[in-house]
Amino acid sequence: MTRYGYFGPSGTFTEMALLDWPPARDAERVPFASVDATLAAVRGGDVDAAMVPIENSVEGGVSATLDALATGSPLIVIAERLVKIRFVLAAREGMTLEKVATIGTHSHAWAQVRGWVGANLPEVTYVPTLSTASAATDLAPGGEGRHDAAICAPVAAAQAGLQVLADDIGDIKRAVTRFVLVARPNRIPAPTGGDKTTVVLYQRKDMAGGLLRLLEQFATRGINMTRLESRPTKHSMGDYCFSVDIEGHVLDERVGEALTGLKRVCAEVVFLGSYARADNGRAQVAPFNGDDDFRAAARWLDAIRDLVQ
Ligand SMILES: O=C(O)C(=O)Cc1ccccc1
Repeated sequence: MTRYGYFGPSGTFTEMALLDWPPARDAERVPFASVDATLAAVRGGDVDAAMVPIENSVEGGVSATLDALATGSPLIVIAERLVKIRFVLAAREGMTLEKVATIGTHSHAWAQVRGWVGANLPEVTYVPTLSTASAATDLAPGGEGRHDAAICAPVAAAQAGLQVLADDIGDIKRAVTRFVLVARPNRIPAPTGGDKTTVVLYQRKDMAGGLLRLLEQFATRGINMTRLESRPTKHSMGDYCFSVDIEGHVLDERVGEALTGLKRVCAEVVFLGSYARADNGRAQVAPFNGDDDFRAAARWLDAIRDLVQ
């Protein structure tokens, strides 16, 4: 039976993303305390696949995930999930809003409630925790109670037996986080027509227009990009790699051509998977860039080359 890992403990938004992946509902689900530990468990074979957060509509990329995927033994994304994020402020029985002096939560959650906290609890001190759910379990019976209140998902507050002091406190009400299911690279999901492909690109050397040289590989093949992030390579100051999501599947002709183009012009291309997009959208394909266009052009060239003695 497939074992699924996730960034836990139970009650994290990541667990919600995993439960939204039907094959995981009746399978064994194993929580890990950090993104690094979750991905290490996939790499080491302790679990077959695992869910981790990658991108938030308010706070942007999750660096821990982007960096851990870009380096180390190869992993690929096999699915993605979008989860609507709703935060509550929860505390033990007896605590009131006026008495809250310290709040524990995950750094990404804190970044999304700063406005509410500034307006309602301006004197409060932030206590970083490994996840939103661990901030809640810290307040459960037997927990160490290192902060007065936790910011977490409603389900995490309920599981820890906490009372909700304030509901729906996110600064942006329609916040969504994108999660990815990653596995060792033994098979890539078949194309669905609504797919995304993720790659990390390392330039050959930093030069004027270097990024443009990478991006034109997509532009000239009519490929739409859905995410572009630069991350430090950590080798030296100012040395960056680019984490990119594009529309399309590695089997699509235009994507294959772009990837071979990138392979030629980049120092390194890390392929991080082709997978069905969670929003059921179809890929935008610019005119003259469909599979048939590429194949017809290739047949034309082959016919000419066949004449060569
Ligand atoms: O801590 C959690 O619950 C997570 O899954 C990470 C996270 C934190 C804040 C918003 C979305 C995901």
